[in-house]
Amino acid sequence: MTDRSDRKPLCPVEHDQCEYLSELVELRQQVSQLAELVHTDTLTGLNNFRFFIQALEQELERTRRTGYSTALVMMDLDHFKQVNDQWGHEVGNKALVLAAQLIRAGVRKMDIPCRYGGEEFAIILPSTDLRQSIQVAERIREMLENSPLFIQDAQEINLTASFGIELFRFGDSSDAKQLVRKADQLLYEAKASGRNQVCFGTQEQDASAAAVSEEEKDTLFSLFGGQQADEE
Ligand SMILES: Nc1nc2c(ncn2[C@@H]2O[C@H](COP(=O)(O)OP(=O)(O)OP(=O)(O)O)[C@@H](O)[C@H]2O)c(=O)[nH]1
Repeated sequence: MTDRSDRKPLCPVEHDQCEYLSELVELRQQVSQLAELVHTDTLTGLNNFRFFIQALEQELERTRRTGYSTALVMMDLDHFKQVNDQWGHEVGNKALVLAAQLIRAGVRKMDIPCRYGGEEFAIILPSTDLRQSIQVAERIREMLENSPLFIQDAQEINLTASFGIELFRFGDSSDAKQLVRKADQLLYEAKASGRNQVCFGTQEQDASAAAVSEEEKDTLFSLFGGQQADEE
């Protein structure tokens, strides 16, 4: 038989301290589970509105710091009241879960899909330009259009959604609230134009914005034009 007398105990603290430590670890796990619950929408498993607001503020701050634009996609299921009215609230809930699954499947890991409330979703796309964000919204729109919800007796419900996209760029003076408002306005434009479509706001830096005014040219000439002449 081996002599175990010189072996170190498994836990390098007194027995009661060891118990205390494992309780502490358990408590920490519970706290982090609770924190996750606080930020999760119970029906869809997406991030909830509370998380959305915090995440959007953070991403706008990142844009201000790094210069990489943040895109905000607002998405709203079309004629959702009809789904509830015709098939009942439970089926309506299943439609929301399906929409959430498709959103999750259609975005990158770094993107932040959220349930904004009711049948409206918000997707934050960090470090994303307008072209890329339109691609993402179009992808989700098509996936939803082509993924009917199957219910009892082999019946299916076709779902569609409308989208509004607004971009937050480096140097923008607007804030999170204004960004949401703009994206929401575009979403309602998409609704008004027939639904099942994507409307977007800020164009890629257009020629007029990038152009240098005559006044600016004069200033630049007086600053650098003379210098160039001297150097030549
Ligand atoms: N099943 C279910 N329905 C919800 C939930 N939250 C909101 N709704 C329903 O979503 C419906 C939204 O209806 P409306 O705001 O009239 O919009 P809509 O019918 O989608 O019409 P448009 O947005 O104009 O295309 C209402 O019937 C709400 O009761 C939910 O958590 N579960």
